[in-house]
Amino acid sequence: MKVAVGCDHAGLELKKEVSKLLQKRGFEIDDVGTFGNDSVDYPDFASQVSRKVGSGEVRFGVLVCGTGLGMSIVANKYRGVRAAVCTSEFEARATRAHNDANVLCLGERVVGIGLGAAIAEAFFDTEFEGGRHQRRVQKISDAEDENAR
Ligand SMILES: O=C(CO)[C@H](O)[C@H](O)[C@H](O)COP(=O)(O)O
Repeated sequence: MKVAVGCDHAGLELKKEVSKLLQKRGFEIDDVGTFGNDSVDYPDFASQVSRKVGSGEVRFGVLVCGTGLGMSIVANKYRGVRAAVCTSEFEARATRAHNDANVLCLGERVVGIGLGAAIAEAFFDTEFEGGRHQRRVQKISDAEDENAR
């Protein structure tokens, strides 16, 4: 299964750590950058990852910046993307189980490397529960359709 990952300069180290753990879990990583410490603009990377998730080219995305917030704002503009900023393992499990989130947004300046990696493990350990949550996720898709009109 393929996962697209992206970051800005503030999320580089955590993106590398998450990429390593995802590779260990057998995921194929499609890294859209950034690859260095020069200051860059997070929307450029959030857009690339979100297009891949929205089109079905990859199953999941991971976006890392200083807070995860700017990345999530951009990602949620894309059809089919359900991006969630997580600062705890509980949130990561909940957003997979209940929201069927397909893009994990992390803030390296908020959670650091150790907790950030643990949050990613929790996200990728958790399956969508379906049931009543399926109806609610469908309503998210309906809202996208309504806004496209
Ligand atoms: O987009 C963000 C906020 O939602 C990220 O935290 C960025 O990484 C941050 O804004 C970058 O800030 P910098 O002062 O340019 O390093």
